[in-house]
Amino acid sequence: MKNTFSFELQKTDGAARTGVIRTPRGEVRTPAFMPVGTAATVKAMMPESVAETGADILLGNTYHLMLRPTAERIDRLGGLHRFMNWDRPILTDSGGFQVMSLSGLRKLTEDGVTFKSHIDGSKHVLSPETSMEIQRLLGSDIVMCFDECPALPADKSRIADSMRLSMRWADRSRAAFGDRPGHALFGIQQGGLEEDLRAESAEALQQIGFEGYAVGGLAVGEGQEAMFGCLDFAPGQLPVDKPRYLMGVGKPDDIVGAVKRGIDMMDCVLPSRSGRTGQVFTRHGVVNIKNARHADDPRPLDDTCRCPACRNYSRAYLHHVFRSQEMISGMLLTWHNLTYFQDIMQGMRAAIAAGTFDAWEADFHAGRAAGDI
Ligand SMILES: CNc1nc2cc(C(=O)NN)ccc2[nH]1
Repeated sequence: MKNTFSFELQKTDGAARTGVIRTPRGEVRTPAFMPVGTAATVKAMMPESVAETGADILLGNTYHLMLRPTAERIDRLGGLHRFMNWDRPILTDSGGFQVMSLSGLRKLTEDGVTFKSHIDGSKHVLSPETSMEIQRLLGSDIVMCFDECPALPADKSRIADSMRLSMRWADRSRAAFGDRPGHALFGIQQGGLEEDLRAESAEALQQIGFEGYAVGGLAVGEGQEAMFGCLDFAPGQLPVDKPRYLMGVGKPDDIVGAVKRGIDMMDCVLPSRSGRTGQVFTRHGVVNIKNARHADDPRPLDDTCRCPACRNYSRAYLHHVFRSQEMISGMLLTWHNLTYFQDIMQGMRAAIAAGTFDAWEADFHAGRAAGDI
């Protein structure tokens, strides 16, 4: 096993790209979707089941794990991969986004963020230096810079100030990360929806130099049209030969539109969280399994889907166990949604490799009835 991290761009079709990220813990086929494993578990899923959906990599949340069970305890127990029994690559976020949305009594300064745990009120500090140390203790393969993600809407000067703070933090993250063969540090582009600020951020990050680059600060309420407008220029401002990771996205059509515009990696809680709330994604659109009209329906969710929910159960059964709040409901619907998301990624990888992305995209949109089906 070579102790190196590399990205090979294999084919492009318009702005869409397909390739492979090679890490000591295995390869990540791109475009890639990362299931979210917040508290060292993809909720309602065994790791073996997550692997069976086709996921090559998953995401861990620094904010949650530093509070409980703590990064030091996970390190003592052999690191996050051993702890959660996932031996493929893991990307951890820096905690910067979640500390601003989940913690209490926060104080943000040039140094970083002091905050109180939402679990027990204990005091903590997140900074470029502490975030790098926490992610090192977790043992993640891809580490994210510690940055600030401003809530939109915000005026341009606020967005500019926030982006420039994040660039100073990117520099400190790089310095604190140190020399770690086989591991990667990704920079995060900020700058809101402003093309000039995004360009300044991309330039600053490239001056520092990273193994991959994220487009941050989106999917924060701007809406799909504004997000796509930003993605029409932001990925192209980043190095062509490094992975481009769009954070926190998204619905199936968001994912397709992002890949179309040059994004290689994404993560989102949607497929797993929705699975627990009865929202099921299919190639014909969204099914709300709670709806009474499924109570006697003997058909599978999708008779072309390879997942256990579609192979072995009827909509009537899935309706019943959801209504009865049985644990198998969250398991089966999460398993289905993650499988569907991975099948979208596989479809796009194959289409880009064959130069038929536009036709694949047209077919993807044609199949989706409006609303419930
Ligand atoms: C669900 N939307 C969403 N937007 C995100 C942005 C960031 C970011 O800019 N981090 N530096 C992280 C996670 C996100 N999740």
